[in-house]
This record gives sequence, C-alpha cells and structure tokens, in this order.
Amino acid sequence: ADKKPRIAVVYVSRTGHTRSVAEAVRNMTGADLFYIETVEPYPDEYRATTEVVKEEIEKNVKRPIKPLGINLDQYDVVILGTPTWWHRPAQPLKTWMETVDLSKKFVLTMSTHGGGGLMEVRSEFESLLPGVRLGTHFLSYGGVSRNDPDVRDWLAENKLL
Ligand SMILES: Cc1cc2nc3c(=O)[nH]c(=O)nc-3n(C[C@H](O)[C@H](O)[C@H](O)COP(=O)(O)O)c2cc1C
Repeated sequence: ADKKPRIAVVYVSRTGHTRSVAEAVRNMTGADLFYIETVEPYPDEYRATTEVVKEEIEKNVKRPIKPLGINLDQYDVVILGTPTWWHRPAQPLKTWMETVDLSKKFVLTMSTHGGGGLMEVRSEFESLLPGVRLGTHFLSYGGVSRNDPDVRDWLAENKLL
C-alpha cells in the first residue's frame, strides 16, 4: 500500500482567511500547520498595513520572522499559503522561502484574496521555485469552511486524499 504523504502547511494570515484554508487542509489530511509570524507585527489597521507593505515591496525589505520550528525532513509535501498583498504572495512567506530548500518536495500553493483574484500570486511562486515539482494552486475569496468541497477536490486532484 502507498504510504500516506506527510504534509506541512506553511502560511501567513493576518485576518484568518488563509488560516481557514490551512485548517480545512488539516481537517481533511492531518497536515501539520506552521504559522509565520513577523518579529515586529504589522499595524492593526488595514490601510496602515497596506502602506507599510507597499514600502517593503518597493524597497525589497524582507521583514524578519520568528523561528518556525519546522523540520522539513519530516515532510514530503509542503503547501504554501498566503493572502494576496499588492497582487503577490505576502512578504513574510517570501522571507521564509529564502531560508529553505524545497527542491526535493512536492509543493502546492494557495492564496486568498479580497476581490482581485489570482493576480501575480501563482506566477511569482513559480519564479521563486525554479525546478520544484509543483502541484496546482487553490484560490479563495475570503475563506473556506472546514469541509469545503473545493478544497477537497484540490487535494484529490493532487493525489493527497
Ligand atoms: C497589505 C495588503 C495588501 C492587499 N492587497 C490585495 C490585492 O492586491 N488584491 C486583493 O484581492 N486583495 C488584497 N488584500 C486583501 C487580502 O488579500 C485578503 O483580505 C485576504 O483574504 C486576507 O487573508 P488573511 O485573512 O489570511 O490575512 C490585501 C490585504 C493587505 C493587508
């Protein structure tokens, strides 16, 4: 019999939408979740956050993150989850991606958005992950329920269920 793949979901979430997708994945697969937190938090207020993030993108600042405590040797599959920030994956997730080697993993990506749709999220993931075996992308407007059938279909199409 096939061994069940060991799945880690590494995600950023400021208001809980992306976390809801991560939790649905855990609910369906038993994946371990790893939440990326910045050392210095972003402002509480939405507009202030967008301005801080815009400046970080313009200056290519990689805001430091707290240690995740993940041992990647323990996982076959890594699912990267992010809100859409100025059309792209969130900066703190990119901070983490620079510190790890995902070249031997099967990597899925997912994003939530506030109306913009997929935007540049997947294409930026692809350029950050050259040569990595990539599964498909899951996209959600807002968040999902713990048993969202679209999440289930996405995991099944990538043979994780
Ligand atoms: C700094 C910042 C930039 C954003 N930029 C976009 C954007 O370009 N397009 C979009 O559709 N939503 C944008 N949003 C909205 C979030 O992507 C959306 O609300 C997302 O679901 C939040 O996920 P979270 O609750 O996991 O943090 C932005 C939000 C923030 C805080």
